[in-house]
Amino acid sequence: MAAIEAEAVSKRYGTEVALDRVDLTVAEGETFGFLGPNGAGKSTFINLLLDFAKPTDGSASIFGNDCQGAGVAARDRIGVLPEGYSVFDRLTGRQHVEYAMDSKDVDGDPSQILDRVGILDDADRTASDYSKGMAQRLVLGMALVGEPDLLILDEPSTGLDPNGAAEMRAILEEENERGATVFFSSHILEQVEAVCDRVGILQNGELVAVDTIEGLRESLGGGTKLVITLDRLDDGTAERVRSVAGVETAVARDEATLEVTCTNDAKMDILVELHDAGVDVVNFRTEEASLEDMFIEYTGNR
Ligand SMILES: Nc1ncnc2c1ncn2[C@@H]1O[C@H](COP(=O)(O)OP(=O)(O)OP(=O)(O)O)[C@@H](O)[C@H]1O
Repeated sequence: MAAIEAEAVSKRYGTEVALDRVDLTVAEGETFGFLGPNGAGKSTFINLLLDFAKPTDGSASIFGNDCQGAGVAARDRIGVLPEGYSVFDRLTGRQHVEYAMDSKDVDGDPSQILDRVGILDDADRTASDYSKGMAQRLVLGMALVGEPDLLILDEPSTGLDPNGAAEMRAILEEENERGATVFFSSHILEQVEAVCDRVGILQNGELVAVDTIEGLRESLGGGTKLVITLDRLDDGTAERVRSVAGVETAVARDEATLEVTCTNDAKMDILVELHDAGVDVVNFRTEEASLEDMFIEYTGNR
């Protein structure tokens, strides 16, 4: 059975189309990254899954339970970190985790969770004194209570410093290894690239791509990136490279290095063009297109 199943889900706010007939299946045991530019509809989709909002059309289910009806039946099996979740100022971190344990009817020691998310030393301070990153860690800790079968996390790395983001990534990997399905939205593409089995890219409410990272690369014609070091580089040279058929972008990385994204077939033509321009190629190597390169290509956003 699918962990998440969305069938032609649409959401309109007045004339604003936040989601447009989104079909998506996330299998049990997957780690799925949900990407898209600001305003693409990621939070709207997550809010529909959590029954914080109703779809205008279509339906979504979690472990076979309709999110808008029998959703409650699935709720005990999921851990959530919703967008803009705020902590209770007067409760301590420990009390928050105790509250999550009570509401899920889970026994155990809150310290273990607080330690795992790195706030055990601050467990007995009230959450009003927490920094943004500490509050984010606390909410993640609450989501982890009861070893949920599915984690739904909206921008889990918000407010975290680089160490915090790395710890978050490790937790997502551990949860997945334990058997949980992990579904999260993120703007940190390196993190998504490192942990996700598949990604979905939303653009203006439409799911424009769903695939493995390798699959995305292939559907973008190989998505090759060339890094070319030249004896000299000026605007005219970059312009000539851009005019070669199959070249998507040609950007100067520094005064002698040109970074080019192109189809596989265009590589030779680029070298010929540089030769014709009278420019010497000092070094030439290919890199795989990163998820960031592909995101830009799918969404046209920098
Ligand atoms: N309650 C609401 N009322 C009206 N419009 C809304 C509401 N919630 C979202 N929208 C609109 O729906 C669209 C999608 O917003 P959403 O918050 O889902 O995007 P997002 O992909 O999560 O963006 P971000 O990366 O900035 O968090 C936007 O155009 C937004 O203005």
